[in-house]
Amino acid sequence: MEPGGDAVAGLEVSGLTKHYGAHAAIQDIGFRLERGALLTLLGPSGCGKTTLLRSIGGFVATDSGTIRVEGQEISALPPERRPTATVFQGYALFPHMSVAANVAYGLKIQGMLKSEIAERVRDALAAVQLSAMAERMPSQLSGGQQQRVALARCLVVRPRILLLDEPFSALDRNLREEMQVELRKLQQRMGITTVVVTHDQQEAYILSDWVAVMNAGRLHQFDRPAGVYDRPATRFVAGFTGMTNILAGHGDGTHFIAEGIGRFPVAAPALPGSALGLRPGALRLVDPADPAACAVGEVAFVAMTGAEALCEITCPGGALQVAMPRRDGPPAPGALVGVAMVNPDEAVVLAA
Ligand SMILES: Nc1ncnc2c1ncn2[C@@H]1O[C@H](COP(=O)(O)OP(=O)(O)OP(=O)(O)O)[C@@H](O)[C@H]1O
Repeated sequence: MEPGGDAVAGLEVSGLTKHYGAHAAIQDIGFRLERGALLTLLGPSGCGKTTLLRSIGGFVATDSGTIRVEGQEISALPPERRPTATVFQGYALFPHMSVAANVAYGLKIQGMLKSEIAERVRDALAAVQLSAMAERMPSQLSGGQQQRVALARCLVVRPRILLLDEPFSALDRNLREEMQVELRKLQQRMGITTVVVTHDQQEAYILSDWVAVMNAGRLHQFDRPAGVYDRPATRFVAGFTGMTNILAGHGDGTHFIAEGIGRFPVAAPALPGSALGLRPGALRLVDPADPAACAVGEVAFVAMTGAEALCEITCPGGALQVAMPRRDGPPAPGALVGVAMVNPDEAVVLAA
């Protein structure tokens, strides 16, 4: 369901602002997330992701704004009275307690009955597929298993909102990919509204129903993963998601004119100060005399990036990056080449 379509949102944030001294860590953040959806907060280091997550969990006192969980305002509640559970970065387990005792800990301090604790711990360990390891100590577990214990510790309190701060940053790449898929399946099975902090766009795409891209304390785009990638809303989002060609210029209705670079067949309004965003894969090399050539330049260098070659083409007014399959035979540095568009629909006109 689209946000706004659900009568009561799983999580609704409005006008959330937090300053540290004169510095705004987050500024006027607002979004609405349907129940059971997974949102990632994506952005570079220092953009405010952790501050936003901690504000939702109640660990940061915000200056202004409201947070609602399933219609209930929780902004004034302390963390332990919020219907949220947080897996912090690092997720330190108690080393001297068994897996089961680690998971039970939060319920014990709430004073819950022993029999109920045992049942909940069983359920939580089953959910993360660690039932067989209940009596092990944390040191006897792999990194991925420890991460799952940290998750079980949160699930056991049956939160309405699960908050995860860079949950896989301590894991190596293969294990991280495995855990991303596992978390996604678990979260969908349990239907818990979830917010995950990451600086890794690949991780955001794999995990998310929705992505919130942030920079310098501001929310730049709240969208589906494909929306963020295909239609970046700002120059920042375009650059952050790998749109390395951001060409300054203006439209004339049928073309975008990038000064000193070329004319691209993109229907762009005649607005001054706009920019054209093009991924390297949206461009291809052609003969300089080819009528499809939008720009002509000299090959500055060619880098191998796996199955593809990335070519940098120097034009009088700037450079263009073009990706091509290596099997197509990349050009030699110094060659004069034309640059054409693969598909004009893949170009994005970005406002000033
Ligand atoms: N307790 C604090 N006191 C002062 N400034 C802070 C504090 N916590 C965060 N900040 C500042 O607020 C801004 C946002 O920080 P935050 O930790 O939310 O960013 P982040 O996007 O999570 O970064 P990272 O990915 O590096 O964890 C940063 O400029 C940071 O230096």
